Amino acid sequence: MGNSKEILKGVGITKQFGGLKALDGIDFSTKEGEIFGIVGPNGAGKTTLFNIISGVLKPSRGKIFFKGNDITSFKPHKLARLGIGRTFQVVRPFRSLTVLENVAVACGVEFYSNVLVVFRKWHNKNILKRIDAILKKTGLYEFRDRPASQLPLGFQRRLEIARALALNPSIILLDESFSGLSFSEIDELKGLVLELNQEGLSIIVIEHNMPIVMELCKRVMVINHGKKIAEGSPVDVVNNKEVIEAYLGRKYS
Ligand SMILES: Nc1ncnc2c1ncn2[C@@H]1O[C@H](COP(=O)(O)OP(=O)(O)OP(=O)(O)O)[C@@H](O)[C@H]1O
Repeated sequence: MGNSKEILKGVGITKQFGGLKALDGIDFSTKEGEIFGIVGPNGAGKTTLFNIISGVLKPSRGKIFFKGNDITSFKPHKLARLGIGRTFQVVRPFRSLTVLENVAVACGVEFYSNVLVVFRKWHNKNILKRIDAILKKTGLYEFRDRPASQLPLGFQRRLEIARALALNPSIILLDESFSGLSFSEIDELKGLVLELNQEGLSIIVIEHNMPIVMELCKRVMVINHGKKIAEGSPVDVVNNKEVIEAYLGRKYS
């Protein structure tokens, strides 16, 4: 983790939705092997930034670089294959498929051209081996034959991460993975995130819960109304006057 090579960089990222500037000239850089935090109040533009990084949205201006290459406006499936995985704020597994089938679909995208082919061929040994490893890693192995819809929220969040891990990413984007979880679910998920990071995975987290950010991240960027207002260690940003005013409120002042 002493490695300071840049893995993902955004330059001047701007996103206009009609008259609303959801992002306004955001610069950021994530180092290989770090857990980088993005915080900010509701509507600050955090998810919009994830959507731009993962190709769901095109920026109105600005560029995204992954491992030094310009990937701006690449399609989501291409970015997933390149090594950028993500989760969504609202969990969205295939609800009637089992846990194992959900991960199989995500794994299969690398091997086969489309989802229909995946369904016919996912019994391929290589895929099954990889799925087993991912399910064990994420603590989902014993639930592998359950429909995804029957999992408690904490495990649905794990399933989102399992799906993001399917294509062997070098970075994953976690969009509020901890929200709505119980204390014990939070602790377990933190353990998983730290373990994945210790194995070399770079991670960007969007997170509202500052104690979690402080435990996971060494560096944090704060955005408000689409603009970066602070960047630094979690301790530095929670003591930053502009951040206190914009986001954290009296609790941290
Ligand atoms: N597709 C869209 N069309 C129009 N406006 C949008 C769209 N997506 C997001 N916005 C607006 O852009 C702004 C930023 O939204 P975004 O979801 O990125 O914020 P956020 O920081 O992730 O908020 P939260 O913490 O509530 O999830 C908000 O004002 C939102 O209403």
